[in-house]
Amino acid sequence: MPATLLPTKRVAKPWGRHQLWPGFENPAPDEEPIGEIWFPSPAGDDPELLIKYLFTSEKLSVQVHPDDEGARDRGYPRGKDEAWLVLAAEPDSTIALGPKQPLSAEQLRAAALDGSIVGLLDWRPVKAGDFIYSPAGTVHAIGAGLTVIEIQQNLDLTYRLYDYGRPRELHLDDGMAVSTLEPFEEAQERKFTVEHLQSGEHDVSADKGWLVPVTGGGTIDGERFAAGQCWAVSGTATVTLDDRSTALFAFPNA
Ligand SMILES: O=P(O)(O)OC[C@H]1O[C@@H](O)[C@@H](O)[C@@H](O)[C@@H]1O
Repeated sequence: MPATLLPTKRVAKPWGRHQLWPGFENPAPDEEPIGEIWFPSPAGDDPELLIKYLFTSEKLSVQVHPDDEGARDRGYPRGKDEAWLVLAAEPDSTIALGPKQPLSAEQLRAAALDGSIVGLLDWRPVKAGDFIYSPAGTVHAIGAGLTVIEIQQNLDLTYRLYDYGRPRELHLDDGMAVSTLEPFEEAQERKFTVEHLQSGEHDVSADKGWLVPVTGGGTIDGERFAAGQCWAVSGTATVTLDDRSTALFAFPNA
């Protein structure tokens, strides 16, 4: 089957922006800020992965996602590991991954309730080009001033532990039940692979894969693509990237 250009879905978020990124139309000044642009698959299709852009002007919630087992126990098809490619970052931008020190469940609960959880997390400086894989269970928070491409298992379920007083629902009990209380460690096993493609010709192959042009453009099986798009690929395709162009190719691991 040929590669298919996916549509976009724009999601307003309190931490979003009015100045997005080349290739994406900015919301009008009187419209809500856009925080996420999704590349959903056609209705009725429930593929393993979902690709999004995130545009932040404030910190996102301190949050956690369940793993496959935890999600299935709650009636969802899969858990949510996620990964971020940082496209742009302010000089002081950070992403928090896990606590700096091991926490007890009671410490996590108390810290989420009074907000001191923010100071207990391991906030890491990030810059353009960084790639971070955050497995389910990681208590995490994306910071302000970031533009990232997110590759995630296709589950729309976030348990918010703390939200800086914003008037959004929190999910402390559910979040506590799936949180890793130890400091972050690189995942031993990843739910998906993300290949980083440079200019030139590449054969990509996956039962179901996602081509995400990052900079510049090129062709997939002869069809023109450009940064800011996302293409679904079934089977094998030939990707030719123009000079100084880059792309990601993401697919679920068996
Ligand atoms: O709950 P908020 O703060 O809106 O954040 C929700 C967002 O968090 C990010 O870390 C990602 O997991 C996104 O896929 C998710 O939509």
